[in-house]
Amino acid sequence: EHTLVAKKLLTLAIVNREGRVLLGLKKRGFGEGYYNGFGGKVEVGETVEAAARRELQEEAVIIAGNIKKQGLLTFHFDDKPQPWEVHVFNVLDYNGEPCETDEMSPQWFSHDQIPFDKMWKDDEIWYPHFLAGHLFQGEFFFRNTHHLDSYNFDVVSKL
Ligand SMILES: Cc1cc(-c2ccco2)c2oc(N)nc2c1
Repeated sequence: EHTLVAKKLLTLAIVNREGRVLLGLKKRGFGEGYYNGFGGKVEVGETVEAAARRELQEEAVIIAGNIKKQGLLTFHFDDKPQPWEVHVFNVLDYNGEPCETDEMSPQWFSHDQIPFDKMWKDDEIWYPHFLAGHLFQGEFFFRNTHHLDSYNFDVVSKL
């Protein structure tokens, strides 16, 4: 019997413009102290894209314009029964100025100075493909929050 376990849906929005990415330093909660794109949970009745736009506005106070869905990342944890399914968006343009919120402290990084040592361990695997505009899928197995045990990763032709 193939029981279907619903995955926890999350979004991740990374602004990628003129050779730089906008990342946020997480100030509290899950992933505190890590730089990451902006994102969070998809609410009931909300599309993934709407959630990505909402989270970007909540966490960085900017309004996404054109966004491109580029990645699908599934995270498994040995101490959580439910896998996380993270939809990764490239924010091609936006309105407003990024500013600090309770959650996040935004900062621009040039593509060759991305602070991978202060980011989730999966990022160094897929960021080069994200920056190159590739579509990708990945499955990552975390032993605990800070240790990546194993992964599968592919560039794909469509998501
Ligand atoms: C386990 C995990 C979760 C997330 C996440 C939380 C909210 C949005 O994404 C990650 O993001 C990145 N880059 N690696 C991640 C690993």
